[in-house]
Amino acid sequence: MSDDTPDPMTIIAGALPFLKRYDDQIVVVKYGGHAMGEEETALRFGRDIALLEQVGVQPVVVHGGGPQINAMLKRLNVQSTFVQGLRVTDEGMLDVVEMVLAGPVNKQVAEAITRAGAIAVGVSGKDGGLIRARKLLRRVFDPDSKTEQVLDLGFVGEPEAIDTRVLELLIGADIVPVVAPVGVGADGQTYNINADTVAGAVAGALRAERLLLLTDVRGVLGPDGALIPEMTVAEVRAGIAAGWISGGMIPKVETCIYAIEKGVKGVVILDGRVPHAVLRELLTDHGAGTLIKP
Ligand SMILES: Nc1ncnc2c1ncn2[C@@H]1O[C@H](COP(=O)(O)OP(=O)(O)O)[C@@H](O)[C@H]1O
Ligand SMILES: CC(=O)N[C@@H](CCC(=O)OP(=O)(O)O)C(=O)O
Repeated sequence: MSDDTPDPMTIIAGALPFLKRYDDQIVVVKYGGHAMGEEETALRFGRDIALLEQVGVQPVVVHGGGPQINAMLKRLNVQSTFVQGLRVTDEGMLDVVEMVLAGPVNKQVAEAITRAGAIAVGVSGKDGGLIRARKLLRRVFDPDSKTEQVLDLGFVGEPEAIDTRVLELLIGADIVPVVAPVGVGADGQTYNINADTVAGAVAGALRAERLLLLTDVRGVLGPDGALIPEMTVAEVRAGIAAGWISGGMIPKVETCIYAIEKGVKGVVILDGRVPHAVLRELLTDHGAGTLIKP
C-alpha cells in the first residue's frame, strides 16, 4: 500500500459518526438530468444510493430529465422555451414530457440502484396519489410598467399536496422509491413539475433530515464564477434579484428555501458528476457544493 493510500480502518472510523447521525433518517436526493450524463455516471450514482440503503440510511430519489426531454423533442422537431428555468408545456409536449420522465428515465435510475444491490421501485407522482398538483401561476414583476404580471406556462404544475403513503410503504419495506416529477390535478389533469420543486415538496412532506440537489455545476456560483460554499436565504433572494442566479438555478434555490422553511436540516446544491458526491456529502467532512442556511 503506498503512503498516500488512506487506511480503510481510518475511513470506516471517520464515517461512523455520520452513519450514526443518518441511521434510519430519510435523505432525499434529487438527481438532475444534467448530472445523469454518461451511463457510467448513472451506475456510480446507483451504487452510492444502494450503499446508503445498505448502511441504514433511507434514501428517496427524485429525478429530473430536462436534457432527455429536449433530446426527444428535437427528434420530433418540436421547439421548447423556458421561463425562469421552467419549460413552457403545451398539451402535445406534455405527452412527451410524461413519456420520457415516467418511462425510460425513471426506469434507468431505478434499475441502476437495483443493479447495485438495493431494491428500487420507480413511481410517478400519479401513482398512489403521490403528487396532487395545480397549475402554476408564475408571478413576475415588470420593472417597466411597475406591475406584477402572471405568466401562463401551460401545463406546468406545482405540488398542492403530497400523499406520502406509497413512499412510506416502500421505505418501510427497505425499497428505495424513485420519483418522476409528474403530478395530477383533482380533475385528472396531468402536470409537468420541475424536479427540484418535487424534491423539496417530498423532502418537506417526509420530514427528511437532508435534501441534496445534484446538478452539473459545483454549486451556486457567484458573479465572479467562484463557488459559494454557504449562502443565507436573504443572500439567495438578492442573487435572484440581481440576476446572477438565473435559469435552472432559480427553481433549485427556491426549493432549498422551501425545504428549510419545512424544517429540513441540511440543504445542499452540489455537483453530481463528481465520483461519490452523495457519499462524500453525507459521510465525510469534505462535503462540496453550496449549503443554503436560514
Ligand atoms: N449563479 C449560478 N450558479 C450556478 N449555476 C447557475 C447560476 N445561474 C444559473 N445557473 C445555471 O443553472 C444550471 C443548473 O440548472 P439545470 O440546468 O436546470 O440543472 P439540472 O438539470 O441539474 O436541474 C447550471 O448549469 C447553470 O447554467
Ligand atoms: C416545468 C419543468 O421545467 N419541468 C421539467 C421537468 C424535468 C426536470 O426538472 O429536469 P431537470 O431536473 O433535469 O432540469 C422539464 O420539463 O424539463
